[in-house]
Amino acid sequence: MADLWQNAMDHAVSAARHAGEVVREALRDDRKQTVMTKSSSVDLVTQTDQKVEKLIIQSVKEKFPTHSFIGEESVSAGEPLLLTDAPTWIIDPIDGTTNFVHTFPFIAVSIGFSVNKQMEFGVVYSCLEDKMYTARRGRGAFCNGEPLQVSHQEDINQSIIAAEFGSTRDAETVDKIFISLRRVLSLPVHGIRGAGTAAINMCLVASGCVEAYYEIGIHVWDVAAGSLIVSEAGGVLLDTDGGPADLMSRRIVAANRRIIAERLVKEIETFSPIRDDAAPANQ
Ligand SMILES: O=P([O-])([O-])O[C@@H]1[C@H](O)[C@H](O)[C@@H](O)[C@H](O)[C@H]1O
Ligand SMILES: [Mg+2]
Ligand SMILES: [Mg+2]
Repeated sequence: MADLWQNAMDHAVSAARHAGEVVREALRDDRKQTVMTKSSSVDLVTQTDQKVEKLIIQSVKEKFPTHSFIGEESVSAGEPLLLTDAPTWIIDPIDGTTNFVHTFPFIAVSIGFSVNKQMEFGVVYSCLEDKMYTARRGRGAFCNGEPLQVSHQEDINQSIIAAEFGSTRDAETVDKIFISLRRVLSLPVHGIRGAGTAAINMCLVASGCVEAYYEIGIHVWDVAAGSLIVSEAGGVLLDTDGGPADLMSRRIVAANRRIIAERLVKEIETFSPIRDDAAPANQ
């Protein structure tokens, strides 16, 4: 059964590539995107997010009718966010919707696939860079077919860290985000960066361009595919509280080395958003 999930992975790659074409086409279109909001006035969604997710799910259903789905926009429309042991496609149709709305050029389609709650493969397509990141459990991580390897750096003072601000704007959360950023920056590190998409940030860790990425407030669809790409490139995943990574906890540290991940955790002012597996529908 060595190639049990290879057909599904091949399908994910072609679905992500097709989704990327739809995204690029939408960006070329002169008509303005209608921008709607979800959990806050800065949590954006467009018709393209919804269209791409429908396209991916429809195409998967035709080939794999018994499989389950967790899709960002389906959950937003009231579908349950339930990760079971069933083969499950975890889809973020556009990771970096704010970038998409503003034509900031980092936009990803992210498709993870889990069985028995374990990631079997992850596909992240960075549409505007035309970079197809893939990983299959136990078989390494790749970008456009070239093997990926995390950075060998073990000194956080010689590192670049990726971080994001997320889409929560209450004063308490913003303060915590800034406390962490100030501590990390003053370690000091060489720099702090953020692509505006969790999936691409994780691929940057896998590629060795940044030593680590952390964020609190992401959802399972933001990090499912990227988490496997990082670990298959030799990286390490933790929760921001220092415990084992948990894709439902909405907290992630992805790093090249455990020593970097653990050092970073010491500087992060962690907090606990409502877990993905405890959230009501329509979040
Ligand atoms: O909404 P979306 O564009 O799919 O995903 C968002 C991006 O990954 C962003 O970088 C991260 O900061 C947010 O937490 C995510 O929600
Ligand atoms: Mg996302
Ligand atoms: Mg999205």
